[in-house]
Amino acid sequence: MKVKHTDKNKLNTLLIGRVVAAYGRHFEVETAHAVYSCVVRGKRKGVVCGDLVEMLPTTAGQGIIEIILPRSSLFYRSDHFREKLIAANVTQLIFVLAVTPTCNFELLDRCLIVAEDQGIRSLIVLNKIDLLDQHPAGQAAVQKLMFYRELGYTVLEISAETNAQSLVPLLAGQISLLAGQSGVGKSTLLNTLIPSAQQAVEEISEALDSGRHTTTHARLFHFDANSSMIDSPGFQEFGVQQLDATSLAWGFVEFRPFLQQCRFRNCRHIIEPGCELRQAAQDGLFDARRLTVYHKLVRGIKDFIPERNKSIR
Ligand SMILES: Nc1nc2c(ncn2[C@@H]2O[C@H](COP(=O)(O)OP(=O)(O)OP(=O)(O)O)[C@@H](O)[C@H]2O)c(=O)[nH]1
Ligand SMILES: [Zn+2]
Repeated sequence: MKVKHTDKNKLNTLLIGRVVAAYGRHFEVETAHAVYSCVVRGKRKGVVCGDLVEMLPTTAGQGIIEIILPRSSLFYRSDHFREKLIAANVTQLIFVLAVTPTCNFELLDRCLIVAEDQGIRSLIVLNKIDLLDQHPAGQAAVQKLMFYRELGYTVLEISAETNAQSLVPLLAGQISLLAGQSGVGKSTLLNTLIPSAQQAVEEISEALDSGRHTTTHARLFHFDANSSMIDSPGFQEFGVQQLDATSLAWGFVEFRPFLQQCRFRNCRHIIEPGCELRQAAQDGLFDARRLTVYHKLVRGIKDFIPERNKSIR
C-alpha cells in the first residue's frame, strides 16, 4: 500500500483529515496533502470510514487518531449482541440489488429505514440488467421496484460492467455509500465509475493477503473534487436494533401521513384501538406487506413488551 507523505514539519500539530479506509485497528487518513497510516489513541473504538478526525502525525507517513469530529450521519447495523459501523458522514445510500443473486427486499427495506433515520438520501440500483432474459426472477424484481419508485425513491436499472452512466449526475456533491448483498456488483460499479479504484483494491488484497475478490473493508474513493463513493462489504443480514418503534415507523415513508393520527400518541400500530396506520393499510392506502415488515421489526426490538403485557393508557 502506497503512503504519500508530503506534510513536512507537521509533527506535534493536530491535522484534520478524513478516514478513507478502515482495516480493523488500522486506518488510512487523508489530509489536504497526504495519506497517513493511523491507529487510534488508547482503546477508543468506533472510528469508521468517512469519519473526519483530528490526527497527530508521528513518524513518516504515520499518525494517531486523537479525536473523531461530530458526524452528520452514521450508517450502521446492530443486532442484540453487537453493532457494526459501516460509514460516517454519508449523504447518499446507493442500495444495489441485482437480477441475480435473488433480491432480498427486506434487506432493502431495512437499509432504507436506517437511511431515513439518519437523513441520508437513498437511491436504488438494479444491476446486471443484461442478464434479465436468463433470469425470470429478475423480471419480478423490476416489477417490485415500481413500488419503490411510487414511494418517491429513484430507481435505476444498470449494467455495472458496461453502462453505469445514468448514475453519474446523481453522484454530484455527494458522499455515496454502496451497500447491498454480496455479489450484486458494488465493486464492479465502483470500478466502472472510478477506474483507479481497481488498482487500489488489488493492492489492498495483496497487502492483506486475502486473495479474494470480495470487499472485506469499507473504503472511500474520490469520483471528482466534490463527490466520493464508499464501497462496503456485502451483507446477508441487517439488524436495526438501534431504532425504536417511532424511528422504525418513520422510516417507512408512506406511513408518515398517518403517524400522528392514531388515538394514542404512543401508538405502536400493533393492536392498539383507533390505529389509523393499520386502518389505512386495511383500506388499501399503501402496500400491507410493508406494515408486516414493520411489525416484524418492532417485535424484534430488544426491550419489546409483548402486546398482552403493555397497558394502553
Ligand atoms: N453480467 C453481469 N455481471 C456483473 C455485472 N456487475 C457485476 N457482475 C459480476 O458479478 C460478480 C460480483 O460482482 P462484485 O462487484 O464483486 O460484487 P460485490 O457486490 O462488490 O460483492 P462483495 O464485494 O462480495 O460485496 C462479478 O463476477 C462481476 O463480474 C453486470 O452488470 N452484469
Ligand atoms: Zn397506530
